[in-house]
Amino acid sequence: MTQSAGLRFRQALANSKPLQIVGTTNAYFALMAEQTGFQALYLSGAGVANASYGLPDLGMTSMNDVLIDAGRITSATKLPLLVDIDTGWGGAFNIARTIKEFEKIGVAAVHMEDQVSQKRCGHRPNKAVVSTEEMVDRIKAAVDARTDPNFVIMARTDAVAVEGVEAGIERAKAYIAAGADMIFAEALTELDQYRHFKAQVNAPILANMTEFGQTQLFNKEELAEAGADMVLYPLGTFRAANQAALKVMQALMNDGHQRNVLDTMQTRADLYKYLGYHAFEDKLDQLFSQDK
Ligand SMILES: C[C@](O)(C(=O)O)[C@H](CC(=O)O)C(=O)O
Ligand SMILES: [Mg+2]
Repeated sequence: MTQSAGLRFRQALANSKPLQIVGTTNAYFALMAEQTGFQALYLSGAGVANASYGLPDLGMTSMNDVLIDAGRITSATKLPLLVDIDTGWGGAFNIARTIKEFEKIGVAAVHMEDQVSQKRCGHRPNKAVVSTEEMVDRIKAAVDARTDPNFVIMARTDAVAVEGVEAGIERAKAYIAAGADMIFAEALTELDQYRHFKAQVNAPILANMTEFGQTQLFNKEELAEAGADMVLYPLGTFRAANQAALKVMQALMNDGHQRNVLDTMQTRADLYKYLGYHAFEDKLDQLFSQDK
């Protein structure tokens, strides 16, 4: 029997200190990540909102919007995928449906946060969190809904920015006691804060190295030393691709040609390499030649 996606995520975590999880806003990025050596992938909620819908990360996308993008990635690669499910999209029954749907399409792990349903990006001001009890109920609903015990339910706490690090740690403990497998400690500002989480919360801890946010961009050794088990790079590849795309657009507009920006583009040969294009082409030739 093949291993479930959740089990593959847990194995990747066991094999790496820390596990580097790279954001892939589309299936092609997933192929590049796999061939670059990553062992786990991420689908960012902000990425789905921004890239697929041209919307800000303010809780405007629905479960189905995220499912579509997640399914494209799980179809393209066997690497375990962690998906951002925001607040789970509703009450207990909605959360149960969310878990079932994501597990069904081969997602390995999800993270669900303790913000109010009118959520914001974790690195923006004026976030609000629900009570610990309400988040515990969300987690219980999620854990109860999974069919594969290895499917990973990660609880994200946004409370550190709102209530302070000690409150965040107390919440994390309650979330683990309620059945969450791992903790996403959002928007910490100092390396020592990861150390405090790790010392007091008996579960794997994820550090979010999103660019231009509240958290300094520590390297993986510093984070591992401070007790982070997973390091997330949610949007770095998306931001880089956006910048390159904008440069090409501006060159086309200003110069009337793209000759000056060819070096910012992936070549046709490289594009095909990551797609395995030639193997598909050979297969086609083979199929046709058999008929002759
Ligand atoms: C991780 C995150 O939830 C995401 O959707 O990618 C965002 C990232 C970001 O906006 O930089 C978050 O940290 O809230
Ligand atoms: Mg998000």
